[in-house]
Amino acid sequence: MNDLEMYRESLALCDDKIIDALVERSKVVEKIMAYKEEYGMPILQPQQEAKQALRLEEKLNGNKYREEIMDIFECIRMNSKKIQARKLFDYNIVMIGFMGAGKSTVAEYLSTMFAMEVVEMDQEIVKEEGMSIPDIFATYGEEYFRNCETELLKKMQSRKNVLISCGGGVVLRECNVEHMKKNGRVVLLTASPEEVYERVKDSDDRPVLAGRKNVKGIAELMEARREKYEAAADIIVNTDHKTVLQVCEELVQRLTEMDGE
Ligand SMILES: Nc1ncnc2c1ncn2[C@@H]1O[C@H](COP(=O)(O)OP(=O)(O)OP(=O)(O)O)[C@@H](O)[C@H]1O
Ligand SMILES: O=C(O)C1=C[C@@H](O)[C@@H](O)[C@H](O)C1
Ligand SMILES: [Mg+2]
Repeated sequence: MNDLEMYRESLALCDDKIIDALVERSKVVEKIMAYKEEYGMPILQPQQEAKQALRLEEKLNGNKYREEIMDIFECIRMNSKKIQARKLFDYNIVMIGFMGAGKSTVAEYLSTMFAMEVVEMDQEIVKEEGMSIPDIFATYGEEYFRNCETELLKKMQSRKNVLISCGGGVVLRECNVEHMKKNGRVVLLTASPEEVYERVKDSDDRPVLAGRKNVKGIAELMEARREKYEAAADIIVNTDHKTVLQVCEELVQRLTEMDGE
């Protein structure tokens, strides 16, 4: 065997070690999940992720291949999260709730924690139609916008493991709820009118709030929609005075409990 052949042989052995280590690592990820489940521990532990990142930084400090190895570990981390997400949520997580309840914020956070794709219904429709929501309402009317929502939900039935952040009015149509539930668990996020007002008061992106962007107007519309939101929900999570992490932790806990029922 010449030198080149020997090097190639060594490279193949390195690859074998990497594969073995990755398989071992994936098994450990599954063991950690099982442990947390058995002892009722929170699944989301962002401080642990930060600790792992710090350890890696220290370990690779001064390493000639630091950047390349970091890049590979980013990929490993993402894939570990995907293994976790696929095991936990074999369905779409559909977030509903009043404007400002925190659907987008929670979807974004969960997507970071579980490397799950987010579909922002409002944004998706804006992209497809090539105009803003206030413009769609003004040009074609609300009914047209609601049809766009229904079509998008139908499309999402063929997907799973996606976080769907719904527009605030999606549940107004009964058929939309049926579409959501085909392949999804529906999570209702709630917040008090006072809290919603604080969260939305500086934005003009929500045409439905035009002329009633005050606590009273919000409370009235919320009450008018409450029954429909609650009827659609598989679980309800209140977000008042909670951090986004607390909301996400409760949501994950409740969804995983549903599987055990
Ligand atoms: N738990 C929370 N605590 C404090 N502020 C929050 C919380 N959740 C969301 N917010 C803030 O409230 C505002 C509205 O949140 P977000 O856009 O996520 O709501 P939404 O339900 O997606 O609303 P919309 O239906 O209008 O899209 C944002 O500025 C966000 O940072
Ligand atoms: O609550 C509603 O009816 C709406 C909420 C937003 O997310 C947008 O979907 C649109 O402005 C309508
Ligand atoms: Mg949103």
